[in-house]
Amino acid sequence: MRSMDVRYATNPDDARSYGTAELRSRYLVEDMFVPGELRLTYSHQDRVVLGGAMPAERPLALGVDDAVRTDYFCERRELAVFCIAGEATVTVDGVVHDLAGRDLLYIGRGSRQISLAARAGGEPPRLYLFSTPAHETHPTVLVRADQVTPVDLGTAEEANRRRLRRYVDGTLVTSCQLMMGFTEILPGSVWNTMPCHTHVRRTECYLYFDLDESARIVHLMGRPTETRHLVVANEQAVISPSWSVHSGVGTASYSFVWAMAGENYRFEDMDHVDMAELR
Ligand SMILES: O=C(O)C(=O)C[C@H](O)C(=O)CO
Ligand SMILES: [Zn+2]
Repeated sequence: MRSMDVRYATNPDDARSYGTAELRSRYLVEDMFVPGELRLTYSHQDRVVLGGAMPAERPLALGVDDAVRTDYFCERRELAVFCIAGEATVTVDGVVHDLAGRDLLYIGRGSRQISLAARAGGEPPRLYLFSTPAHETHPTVLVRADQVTPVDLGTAEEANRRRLRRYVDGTLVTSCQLMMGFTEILPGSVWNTMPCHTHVRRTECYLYFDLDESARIVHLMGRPTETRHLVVANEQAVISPSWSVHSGVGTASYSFVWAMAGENYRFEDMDHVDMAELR
């Protein structure tokens, strides 16, 4: 693993003066998926780590980094690996887990050796990694895509019909603070998470995927009364600090992995924003 890209925490009073390049350098994570590489970003927002791995000929080992400075990556952390595409083998302390598209492996604190590999003879899979500090150990669990019960949200009239799947929220998997799942925008709709919300108790990251290469997401962030936007391409992620809305509109269909960490462990804990409040 090359060393992590470190992003310091920011505050909303400063963020209002950021221009496009600074906004992107602080909150947008690009170039995550490169064949044969594991690329991680360390954010000081709730100390989340996010990144992409595309193991090719050789397995990729999750090593340590000065940003964490522990004897091994999961010494004081939990980790989730979500398979966006392809087929992968994730080995955790000698136990082999086979992941196909949309499967997620939760890896508990204290797991020492973690390696990510392509399935024999297969194309490099695209694996999204999200990790948060952990105060206790929960068992490592593989969640298959078909084990998760989807929930449909939105209406065609509001162009926000979407299907949300909660993989790690204390139901199928219990974790310390990590919560994760993915949402699929249904045909004809374009908006995610609109009406929008904040949750000052948690940081949230979105990884957009399954978006056509020529299409874009206009992702809204910032305080509800002072929004800014990021133009996001396929397989790029956005770090949303606790004070920021996180909502997007696509020029074509897409899905996104959402992942959170912070003060409480309640998915429903959101401060909903009235449309009339948005600026
Ligand atoms: O489409 C949605 O709405 C979401 O996926 C919302 C995210 O899960 C979220 O922001 C949870 O706090
Ligand atoms: Zn949210």
